[in-house]
This record gives sequence, C-alpha cells and structure tokens, in this order.
Amino acid sequence: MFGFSRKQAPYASKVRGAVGRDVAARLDANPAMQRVELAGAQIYYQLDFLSAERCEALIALVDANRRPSTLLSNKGGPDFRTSESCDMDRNSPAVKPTDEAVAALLGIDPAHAETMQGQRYAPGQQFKAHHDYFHEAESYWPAMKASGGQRTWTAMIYLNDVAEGGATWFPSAGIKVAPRRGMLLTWNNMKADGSPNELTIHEGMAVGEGVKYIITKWFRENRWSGAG
Ligand SMILES: O=C(O)CCC(=O)C(=O)O
Ligand SMILES: [Fe+2]
Repeated sequence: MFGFSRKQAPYASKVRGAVGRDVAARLDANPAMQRVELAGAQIYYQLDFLSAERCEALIALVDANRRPSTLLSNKGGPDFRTSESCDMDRNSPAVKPTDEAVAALLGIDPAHAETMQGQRYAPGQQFKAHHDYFHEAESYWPAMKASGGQRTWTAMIYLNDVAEGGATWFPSAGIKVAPRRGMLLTWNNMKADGSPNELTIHEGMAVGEGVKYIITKWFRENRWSGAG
C-alpha cells in the first residue's frame, strides 16, 4: 500500500533514542547529579566531580600540548572557534582516571568515546554557537558515519574558575553555566526519538578576564574507530 506508511521524523533512530534513555536513567539514579529543569533536553551537572589536584594536572597537560583549535566545517568564519586545544591521551596516567570516570558516570562503553579534548581560552577567545552532533547533510558526514556514527552525549569538565566571562551558553534552552573548577556538565545531543536536538545549540562565550581551561568528551553511537 502506498501513502499509509508511518512517517518517522527525519534522522530518528532507535539506537540513539535508547542511549538517551539509558544514560538519563543512570544519571537520575545518581544522587550526586543534578538535572537542569528543562523539558526539551537532558542536561545534567555535578559540582566537584574532579579534585583540584586532578584539574591542575590536566591544565598542565593542556598547556604543554595546546595548538589552534580546528573545526569540521569552516562555514562560521575565522573567529568561530578561536581557542587552543589538544588531544588528551587516554592511556596517559594523568588522563586515564578521569577518562574512565566520565564513561563510567554515563554508563557508556569507553570504546564509544572520541579522544578527550583539552581546550584553553585566553581573554577574547570563544567557541561560537554550534551543535556537537553532526549535521548529516554536510559533506563531512560519511567520514563521521564510518568512524563511529552520530555523537550522542557530550561531557565537559571545567578545570578552573574564570575571573570574568567564559560561560557555556545554551541560547535556545535559556541556560548559562559559569565555569567552576571541577564541575562536570553533560547533555544528550539527541531527542527522545534519537533525532538531533536543536535545543542543545551552545556557545563557549568569550573569556573577559583570566584563562579558561576545560576538557570535553564526545560519545558516538557506535565504537569510535580512532580516525575522524
Ligand atoms: O567552552 C565551552 O564552554 C563549550 C565548549 C564546547 O562547546 C565543545 O567543546 O564542544
Ligand atoms: Fe560544543
């Protein structure tokens, strides 16, 4: 029969929907986690996830390895992402416990995680509004699909307090998170039906005074192949 098939939302996905439910159930059951009051997206945070000592060790690694940040698409122009960043080797002793703790917190197989990124923003540096999920109509998508598929959850940790600016702002969701040493922020980039959630658009606002250090971990729907 033609014309009577049930319509699916574009890009809906059972696998991605299930990851959203499973991780949220785990976070809801964790007394240390707080859920941001918001109907349209799953956003959680935990104060003091990392000790000051661990934060300092990670900051030293970012400082030692930082280079200009890159983007998958250069549509946003030269001031879109002006921070510096680096890979945080998951096998290095300073990174491993944090890397594993984040995956365990979410209950996602660490093999699904991309290499953790360290990021450093000096005054005036920023990461303008973007989605962490891949836009499947873009030319980069086939390579991303092959390397582990869509990004589901993002986890970020603020490694220091910032004197002024540097908040993570979700303009559509109406949430602004000020950096705070050791705090973890995590959100699901997908909706309940497993399609990309536009409401998760976010920006790393320009730092006013001080330097901002964070680490970010992106999880894929499949095992990440380590390339792309
Ligand atoms: O710097 C921030 O607060 C946001 C960073 C970010 O959006 C990312 O790493 O994907
Ligand atoms: Fe982001």
